[in-house]
Amino acid sequence: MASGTTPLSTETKKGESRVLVFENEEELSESLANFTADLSEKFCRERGAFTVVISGGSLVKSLRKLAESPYADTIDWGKWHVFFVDERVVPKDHPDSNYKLAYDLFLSKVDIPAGHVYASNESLSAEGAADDYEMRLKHLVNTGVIQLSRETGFPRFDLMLLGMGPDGHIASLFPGHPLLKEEKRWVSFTTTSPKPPPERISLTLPVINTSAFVALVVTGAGKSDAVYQALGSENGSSPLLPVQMVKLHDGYGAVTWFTDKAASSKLQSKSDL
Ligand SMILES: O=C1O[C@H](COP(=O)(O)O)[C@@H](O)[C@H](O)[C@H]1O
Repeated sequence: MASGTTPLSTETKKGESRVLVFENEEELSESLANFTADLSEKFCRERGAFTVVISGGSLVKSLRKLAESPYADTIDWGKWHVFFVDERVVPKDHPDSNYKLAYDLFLSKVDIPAGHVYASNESLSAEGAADDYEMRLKHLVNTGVIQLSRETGFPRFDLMLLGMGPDGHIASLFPGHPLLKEEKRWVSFTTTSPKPPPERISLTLPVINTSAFVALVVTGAGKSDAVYQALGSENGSSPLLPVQMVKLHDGYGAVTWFTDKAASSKLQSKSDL
């Protein structure tokens, strides 16, 4: 990783996840920019493209440093391809749209070609939008933009930048929801999301778990219970949260958690990290 803000602690949890704890969201955001810029450099050099999947929600604000110096001027934005891990079935200019949030806070500030930003088709139903997004991903696999994992048969995105809800959900995969059990589709849909709006499309767990790299970006005290359940020492007995189901099949590296002090406040003892 290039030089950047130093986390308060860096621990590898059970050999699987790297957990970085930062003093505050500002320092986290700087380190996330470094991490992303380094992976961008690696993938652009190695394969001439960088496929990045982003979530909506609080994650998007934490991308802001990428649109500032030195990253804004040094990243090879022309080679970026940006996808959405989930989308709400609303028009692209609706306040609930993940695309709108990403466009307003990040995409409009950097030089990614418009044709490399893959938003869902707002004119379709939830089911139609999921089918359409999956078909477009398959086309991009056929043209070599997205890699395919021979091991899993699912697309292998270079980096997923994901948030987590206070209930431990990731993308539009909520605790106890049937979408979590999807094993075949690349993109699935729901009309019963417990968090409004109810109609959404989402990349599925097997796709998330086929990624080369995943960053879980979790900030604020409201997430501290879920962080504790996911990473704390007493997390054995309850049903797994969706975020705990993120386990990379054949990633080059571990899942990296970017947390601030508030989100990790319940991981008090050294053994919890
Ligand atoms: O509904 C959603 O929520 C999650 C978490 O959002 P946050 O604001 O609590 O970080 C988000 O990652 C997802 O993309 C979004 O559709």
